[in-house]
Amino acid sequence: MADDTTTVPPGVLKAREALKDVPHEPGAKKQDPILVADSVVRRFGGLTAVNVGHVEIQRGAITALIGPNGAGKTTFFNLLTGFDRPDEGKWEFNGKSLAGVAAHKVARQGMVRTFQLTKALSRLSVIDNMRLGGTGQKGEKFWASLIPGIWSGQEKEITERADELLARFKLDAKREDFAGSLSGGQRKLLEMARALMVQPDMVMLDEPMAGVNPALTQSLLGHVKSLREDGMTVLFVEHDMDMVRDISDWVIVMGQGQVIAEGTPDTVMADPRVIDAYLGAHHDGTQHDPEAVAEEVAEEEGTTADD
Ligand SMILES: Nc1ncnc2c1ncn2[C@@H]1O[C@H](COP(=O)(O)OP(=O)(O)OP(=O)(O)O)[C@@H](O)[C@H]1O
Repeated sequence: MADDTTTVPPGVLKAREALKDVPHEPGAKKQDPILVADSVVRRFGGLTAVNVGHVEIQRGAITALIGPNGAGKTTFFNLLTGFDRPDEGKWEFNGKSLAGVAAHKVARQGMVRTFQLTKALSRLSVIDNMRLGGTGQKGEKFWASLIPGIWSGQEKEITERADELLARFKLDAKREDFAGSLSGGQRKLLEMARALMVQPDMVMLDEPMAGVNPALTQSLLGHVKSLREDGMTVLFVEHDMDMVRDISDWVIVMGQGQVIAEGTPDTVMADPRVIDAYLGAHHDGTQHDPEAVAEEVAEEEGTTADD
């Protein structure tokens, strides 16, 4: 473990310092939150997919949002970034209300998310995907803007930034290739590079490790860590617990639409409420006595709590 402070990068030390006194409990207040959300509810018919009472994201840190399938992570991401609208709730980013603000305007405010390469984007070259990111993330519809003539004086600046980022993410050799021809890992790199086109304060990554070949894993992790070193805040949804442990300063756990636990990776992953949510031992939404749950989990695993 890299606990030798001489080798720990400044961004990591800063994030650790900011989070060291934060209580490990759902909705915990942060020293300097970049994002604060309150009472955010999203229902689909009779199903309440998201019901987040209060959550704060520490500026300059890497925060993982984890939880079992269907916990509401992606829906919460979609709400925060303007890709979906809540039934209730408000949130502030950099002190400004963003509830109900459209996705491209959210990106212009400095909060940007990666979104997976769709069919339409796959048929564009790597460099055009990058340029598209620079126009402020209007999603797929906006690819119409690639029609020649639309690019104005901004084009040169956007292209220069795109080329810089492609070089940084080692995708420059793929500049003219169709994005659809990239490997899973290269696509993830492109998604991240494209998100950086708007020079965001906060980057939201949706399952950055999904479909990534182990050969590219370290490179991808390195890029995520470098965002923190560049002063950005990262919030990511991920099922890969090795990645969560490796790069997160803080972990927020969702279960059945709610934030059920928060803390450093080690404490959160040992939290019986989290184990309970992942094992699906209880789905009635009631509070459980952590010791009783731990005992039950141990029994299910064929061990005893005393082992
Ligand atoms: N557009 C939709 N219409 C109806 N139900 C939806 C819709 N989007 C999500 N849901 C439901 O909302 C709940 C939360 O889904 P969501 O995708 O946000 O979970 P998740 O935590 O991201 O899961 P996963 O880890 O599997 O991606 C699920 O029960 C899902 O079926």
